[in-house]
Amino acid sequence: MNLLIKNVALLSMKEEQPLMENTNIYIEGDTITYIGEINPDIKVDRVIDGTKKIATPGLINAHTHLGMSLLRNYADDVPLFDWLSKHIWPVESKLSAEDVYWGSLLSMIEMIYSGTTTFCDMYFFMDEVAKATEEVGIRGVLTRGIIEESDAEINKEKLRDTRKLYNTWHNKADGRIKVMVGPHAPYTCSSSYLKEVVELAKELNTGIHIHVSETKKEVEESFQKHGKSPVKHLKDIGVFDVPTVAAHCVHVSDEDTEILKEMKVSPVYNPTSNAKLASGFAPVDQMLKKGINVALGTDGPASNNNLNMFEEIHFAATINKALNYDALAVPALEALKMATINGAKALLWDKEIGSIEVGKKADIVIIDIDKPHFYPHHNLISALAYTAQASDVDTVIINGKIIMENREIKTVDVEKVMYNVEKRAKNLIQR
Ligand SMILES: N[C@@H](CCSC[C@H]1O[C@@H](n2cnc3c(=O)[nH]cnc32)[C@H](O)[C@@H]1O)C(=O)O
Ligand SMILES: [Zn+2]
Repeated sequence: MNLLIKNVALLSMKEEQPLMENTNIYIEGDTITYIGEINPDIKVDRVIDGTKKIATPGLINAHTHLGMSLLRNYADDVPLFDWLSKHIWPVESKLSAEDVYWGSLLSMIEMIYSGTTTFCDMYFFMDEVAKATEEVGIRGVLTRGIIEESDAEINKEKLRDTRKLYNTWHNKADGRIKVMVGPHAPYTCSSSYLKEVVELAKELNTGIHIHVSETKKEVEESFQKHGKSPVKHLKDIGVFDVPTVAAHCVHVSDEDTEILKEMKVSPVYNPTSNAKLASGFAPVDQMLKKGINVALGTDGPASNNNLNMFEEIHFAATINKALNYDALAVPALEALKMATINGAKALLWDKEIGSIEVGKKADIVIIDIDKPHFYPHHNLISALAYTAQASDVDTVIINGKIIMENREIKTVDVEKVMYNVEKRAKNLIQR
């Protein structure tokens, strides 16, 4: 299908000239082929009128746990370790593969409605997440979350599970699926097990997705156990020798951020989850100023409790100003870069996605700005960081395919998914 998005404002997120007024975007198959004046020589099957709309790169949620939508609003107002150990992990042990399939579908629907076209997921029963990704038409990095257990055979099984996931799904679904290795955290995986994980990531020539330095308690316990911070510990055992997506990085020292920079680690900032679980505030402004590639995420829908990346952008661009008493901290464009091109770099996908440029994949979100809260149309970059709501997302194109148009999702029965998840979640809590 060849598409033309006509007469649209374009926030390309290209380094030079990130914003263009009233331009035209041509898409041939899954690729953006031309941006500029109307070109009658290019064959077009469908025209999308972009008048009074902005086209932006699809948002990239670089850290989440999609299957947890079944546990949304189930356990709140508790700190992380109680939340995990007393509430979440006991119920998760009862989740079935079908539960994860339907829960992931619901999360993908929510992401599309709010302009997210790529996610990085860490969960289990990941074949189900892969199937849902393929069906919905979204793009994702899938990592089988791995928490080490006392049984060595089970631990080997989890690594085999990851290798099988990679061999079955990496680059599948028209190239919309990638697989990375997902050790849960340095406090749930021993050093020797993490070394096995690193070997597996090197064997598969892929990245690692891991929670790092989320809470003060985690860091204190790392010093007690290893005599060093989680960041230093992970560096010393070789985890950062592999491209690493490091979720959180909240309690990181100056020495830690030097390591993150030196090892080209991509921290993922999850501001709402960090606030809600009372984890704290990551030193994002400091990391950005050091040139560290900071991406943005929601964490799971049970510790946020939504997957709305516009909220995370808004939070990222405002809270760090207050934290540092610096109105210049994390300006609008930086926050938008975190949610687009930085996320693409973190997921090793920036040659194909993260900005709207000729030759890149057509992952494009069209936002309706003909609404009171967008007037007057002064600075559209500010508008996207400080004004836009998820409900302003009108049309979502992923890999050149229209997945949602006029807020109607075309690839999945939304009502059926919502009511199936409701039934499953109620059953899960009772069993
Ligand atoms: N327990 C499974 C896989 C774990 S997947 C990822 C895990 O991360 C957990 N999780 C969700 N949010 C957070 C967070 O903010 N910090 C740490 N873990 C989290 C989530 O509940 C889930 O148990 C196994 O090893 O087979
Ligand atoms: Zn997480």
